Amino acid sequence: MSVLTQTTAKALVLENLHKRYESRGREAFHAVKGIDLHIEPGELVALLGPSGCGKTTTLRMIAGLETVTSGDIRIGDRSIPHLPPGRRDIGVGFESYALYPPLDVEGNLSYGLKARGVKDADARVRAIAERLEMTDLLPLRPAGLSSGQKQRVALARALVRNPPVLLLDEPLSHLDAAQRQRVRRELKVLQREFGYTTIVVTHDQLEALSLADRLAVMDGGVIQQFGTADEIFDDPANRFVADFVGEPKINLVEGVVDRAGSVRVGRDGVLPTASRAAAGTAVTVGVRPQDARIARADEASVPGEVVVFENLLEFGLATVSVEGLDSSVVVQTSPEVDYRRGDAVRLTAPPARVYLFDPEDGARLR
Ligand SMILES: Nc1ncnc2c1ncn2[C@@H]1O[C@H](COP(=O)(O)OP(=O)(O)OP(=O)(O)O)[C@@H](O)[C@H]1O
Repeated sequence: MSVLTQTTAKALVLENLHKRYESRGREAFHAVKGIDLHIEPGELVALLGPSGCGKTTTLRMIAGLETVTSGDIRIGDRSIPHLPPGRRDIGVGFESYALYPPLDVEGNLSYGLKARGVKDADARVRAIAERLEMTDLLPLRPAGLSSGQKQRVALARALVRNPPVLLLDEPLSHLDAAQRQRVRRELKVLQREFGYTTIVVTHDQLEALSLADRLAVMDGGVIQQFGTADEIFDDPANRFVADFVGEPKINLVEGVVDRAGSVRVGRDGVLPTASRAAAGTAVTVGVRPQDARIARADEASVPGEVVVFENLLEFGLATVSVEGLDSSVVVQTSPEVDYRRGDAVRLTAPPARVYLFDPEDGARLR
């Protein structure tokens, strides 16, 4: 029987959480502006967003490494902002969390457990090291480790405590591609097996999609959308989310609502849309390359000319210039078709996949 045991899964709840960094002589900086997040017991949530949006600040407040300006954080039914980091029952895998240089990796991993009187500390360290394929690192000193190795040690240290809540900040960023895939899978297996309620901060969308049950997309200190990958991809809450999530990037072009259910794009184009925005409204039109397709002759469509065609084996990407638009648009095509520069095409998309946004504030016009 393994020494690793299932944790008692607990919900992690953030309620109207704010962080203002105060520094003398300067205006306070409002980095986190009222976050509400309800993470189910055993759920893995990826926190996604551009640099500076407040991801790390949020994680540090949960971990107790940063004070909370206002709002509440609860693990199960226990409010934690007043507790010191060591009493929060949280496993933290942050890069900045230093290892003790005089101890070898094994010592670093077992130190905290032994300090708390955990009896089978050594066996637990070995078991985690095996699962993360890092037993060869156990006798080494931190000074001799590569950044990728340090990262695996940080992950092991977070996991070895068997915490009900796990916080990981870019846990795989220094690993090479092959290791990254392996550790990512093992992390997901361990997380499922042991039921840690987990937040992972990542810049890598593929990593977020592969690991997470739900994604929280953040910008400007605010959660812009919280949902499954499909919900966020298929039904983006606003222009920021539509633009931030998805590869290749969504096409965003200017347009004017023609009549209900139809929007004019470029000089001669028309697209169907499920939006009920009123006729005459100036809008930003969003269509994902995956949703755009070549139109039949009788369909509402946007005429254009192929500028570049990239054959990527599983699909093609046609970059198409459209009369009257400042930027070209990208269409993902099926593998069997081939286009050349100068080919005339007509583009369309399903009405539910032609999103309209307010050109000023980016709000979705449904
Ligand atoms: N101690 C601090 N004092 C003042 N401002 C800070 C402090 N720490 C962070 N900030 C600011 O708060 C904002 C959010 O920072 P945070 O590190 O949380 O962002 P992030 O989303 O994690 O970014 P990254 O992905 O680059 O780490 C940034 O504008 C940052 O400059």
